[in-house]
Amino acid sequence: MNTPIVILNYKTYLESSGLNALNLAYDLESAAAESGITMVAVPQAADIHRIYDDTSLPIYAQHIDPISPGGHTGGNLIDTLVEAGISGSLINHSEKRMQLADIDEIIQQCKQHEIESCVCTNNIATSMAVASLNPDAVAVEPPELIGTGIPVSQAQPEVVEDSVKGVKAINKDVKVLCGAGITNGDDMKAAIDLGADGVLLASGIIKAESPKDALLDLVSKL
Ligand SMILES: O=C(CO)COP(=O)(O)O
Repeated sequence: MNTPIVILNYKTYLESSGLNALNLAYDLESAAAESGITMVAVPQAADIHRIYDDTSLPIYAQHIDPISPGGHTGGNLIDTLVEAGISGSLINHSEKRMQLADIDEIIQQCKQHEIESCVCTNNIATSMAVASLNPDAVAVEPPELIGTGIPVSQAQPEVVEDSVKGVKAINKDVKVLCGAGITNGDDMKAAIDLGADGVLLASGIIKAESPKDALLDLVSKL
């Protein structure tokens, strides 16, 4: 098995926005260096460039719009995000749902730009459906557990285990991550023990008194 991966979705918390986004990136960078675990920052679009300039972290966008260059005021164009420094993107997060055809379009755009695609799903069936679109990764996150601190890997282990089985049966090269409520080392260990390739998380780290200590705890039981 490959080394597990940690993807930190900054969402729009004030603790992970603007200058705080950069400070959180420094925490991610030092926790990654100390632990040897790959950690990915997923800031808001406006904060991508500052993190790219000041760290060597892999950076994902939170969302890419299914648009081409031209007249799309307010859009998140992939070309601009790549130039700002992303090496991948979340797609179809529960808080930013997309239509199936648009998910497919963005996966294709990511392939054309040679960046990674991580499609978020809400259950086993959607994880399997998305696997057939050949993204780099699927991240299953039951929406009812997001932001609750109740870890999917302990509260709904079957969702993680069966998503892994279902996705790998369709395409063994697609990584399977899980998220929602993941906070500490026990939660992450449970996810990896269930076959997940890593975790996608937010509030447990962003709202921690010391995000760096929380990150080190997260990977302490691997
Ligand atoms: O939505 C999530 C990550 O994308 C999960 O959020 P929490 O870690 O805050 O539950």
